[in-house]
Amino acid sequence: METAAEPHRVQILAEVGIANLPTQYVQPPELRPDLCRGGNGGIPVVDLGPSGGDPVPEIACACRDWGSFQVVNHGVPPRLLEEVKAAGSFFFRSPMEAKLRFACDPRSPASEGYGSRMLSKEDGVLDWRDYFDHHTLPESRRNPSRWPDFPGNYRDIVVEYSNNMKNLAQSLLCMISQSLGLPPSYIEEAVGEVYQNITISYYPPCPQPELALGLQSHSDMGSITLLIQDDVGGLEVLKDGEWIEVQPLTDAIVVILADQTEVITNGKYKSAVHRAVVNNHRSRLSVATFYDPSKTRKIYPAHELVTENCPLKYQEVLYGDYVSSWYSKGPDGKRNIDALLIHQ
Ligand SMILES: O=C(O)CCC(=O)C(=O)O
Ligand SMILES: [Fe+2]
Repeated sequence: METAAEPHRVQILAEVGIANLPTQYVQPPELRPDLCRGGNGGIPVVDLGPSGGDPVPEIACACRDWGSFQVVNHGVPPRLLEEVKAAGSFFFRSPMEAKLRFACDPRSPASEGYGSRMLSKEDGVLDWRDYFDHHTLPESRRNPSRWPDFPGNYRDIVVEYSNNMKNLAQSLLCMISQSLGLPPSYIEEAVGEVYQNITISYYPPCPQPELALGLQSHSDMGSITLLIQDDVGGLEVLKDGEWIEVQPLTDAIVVILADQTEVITNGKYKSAVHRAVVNNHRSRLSVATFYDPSKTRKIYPAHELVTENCPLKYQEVLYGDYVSSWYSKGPDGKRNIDALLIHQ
């Protein structure tokens, strides 16, 4: 019998070749994915390179209408994107005893290491996912000896990737601030010292993918998330009540606005509700880099964006309180940010 202290690794269930999905992974009918839906449109793609024109107006539309977009020609070496995905695949394909040396503490939420369930509560449907969470910034939290050492360059790759993702997130936050008529450093300063985590998610083939989710519907808690995925596909973003697949695009990075950016922009920009679906024939890997405030930071809407036509929409929140409530309630397909809404 599974307990929170000793979760099953989804990968083991997949590898023993079970024919039926265990009941803890079966989603209620209204939350099950529609795997027959064809690709339709997809989130905007913004070219950040010199020949792409001014990206700021495109970023403004994407943030307002989707809360998510992909960037290409972003300056992060494609070699590094491949290396981080290859290091993650190498880890997950390694023997279980080797992986378990880096197991996270399943009793404490958001603990670093190899895990399989994100929430500490016992009830609730489980995600068809294993993951490895790295604490990467500020440097005082970064302890590479807690990360895998196989392949041999794993730790160096994660450090290089962390630094590149920090720079890209900051330049995106500058453009997002500018797109609202705010000073370029506005959102970065509102967030304060960056807390960065990098989560590599591994979604093994699932015996009944039509009944399960790799990761249930949620919006990210912090400020901005940068995600890369392999060519399997499975990330979906909710737009106007419809789930839209984020098509895997070679060398692109997916940008997902998170809840604190919605608060800071007084709701002008929305955090994107997203989820991951799974399939029955190929494992999938993604790498999400979260750019979050410190737990002691107070987050509130920019005064410049509160006007007579656009009254104050969200209460001030201490980021640590927001995180605690997220972990106690869970994503539940419902947006935790709604608890901060000021009812007019
Ligand atoms: O694997 C994915 O595509 C989604 C990952 C994600 O949303 C997360 O880790 O918060
Ligand atoms: Fe997410």
